[in-house]
Amino acid sequence: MTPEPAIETWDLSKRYGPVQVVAPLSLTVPPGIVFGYLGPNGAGKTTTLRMLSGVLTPTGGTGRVAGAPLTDPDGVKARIGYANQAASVYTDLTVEENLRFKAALYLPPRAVPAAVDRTLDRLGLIPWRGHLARALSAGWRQRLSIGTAIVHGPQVLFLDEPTAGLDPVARRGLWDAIYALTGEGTTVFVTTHYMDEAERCQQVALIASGRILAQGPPEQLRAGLPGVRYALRALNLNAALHAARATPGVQGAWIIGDEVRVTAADPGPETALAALGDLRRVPASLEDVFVAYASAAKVSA
Ligand SMILES: Nc1ncnc2c1ncn2[C@@H]1O[C@H](COP(=O)(O)OP(=O)(O)OP(=O)(O)O)[C@@H](O)[C@H]1O
Repeated sequence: MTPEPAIETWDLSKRYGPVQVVAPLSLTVPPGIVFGYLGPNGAGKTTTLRMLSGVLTPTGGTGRVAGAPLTDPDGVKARIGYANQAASVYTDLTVEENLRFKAALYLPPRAVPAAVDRTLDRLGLIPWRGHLARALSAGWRQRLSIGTAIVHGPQVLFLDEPTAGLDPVARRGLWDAIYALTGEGTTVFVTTHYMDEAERCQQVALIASGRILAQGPPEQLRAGLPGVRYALRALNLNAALHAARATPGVQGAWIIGDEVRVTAADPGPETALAALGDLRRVPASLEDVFVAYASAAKVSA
């Protein structure tokens, strides 16, 4: 039997006056995965998240989150957790006090101590339990913020740009914590505009201008992208870039690091490109997928 989706929407949309911020959106998120919602600034990610969390009323369509219909926002709120990029914790309270305070809002008093202990353990916060939130590094403060979002035991956790502003080590640590949560059955819906982070998700939706461009597991989206891609190394990178762009059959070329990346509809230009330097074929990245879909949809990414 297929498990019930953690999140399902049917033509969910949001409009502010004449501006359609989220176009009719139909989405199915299976339970227990990390689902990445990827798009540039202003694409409508936060707006979608707020509708799915029961804090913003949709203009059209409907949906269910963790079994509760969006027409019952209080039911949705009781079953979900929400943490945004501005780590929402009380800096003058300790780690444990922050969790206890949040747990007490949702749980009967006798259930609070066990919920707090469990959350400290799940997020690796035990060594910090007596520290003031203010004394934590940005990465640990963000973990505490996630802790306050899951202390009442929600089935679905929404994270809005959780790693914004974190250094690479803290980002990696936070992703470990996210995987640990899905390993225990929580569904995590995460927004990001970092392509490398989207690669970490089991499924992604690529969005721009309030529309879904593509949806599926990252490797499936990468494998399904038509055309071929090359990396070209040359002594004079700038000259190679211009020569690649002038080669018939080349769709696009740009510099990444010490290579020129080239896309073409087919291997037709391969011989001409190989004459420009050291050429090898490379797999499509999620960024390639995004750019291809965004150009096809003629939206600005
Ligand atoms: N209350 C509002 N009234 C009018 N327009 C709004 C309102 N809230 C958001 N918008 C507009 O809706 C669009 C989408 O905003 P949203 O915050 O959902 O995007 P986002 O993808 O989360 O962007 P970011 O990555 O910058 O947070 C933006 O153009 C924004 O200006």
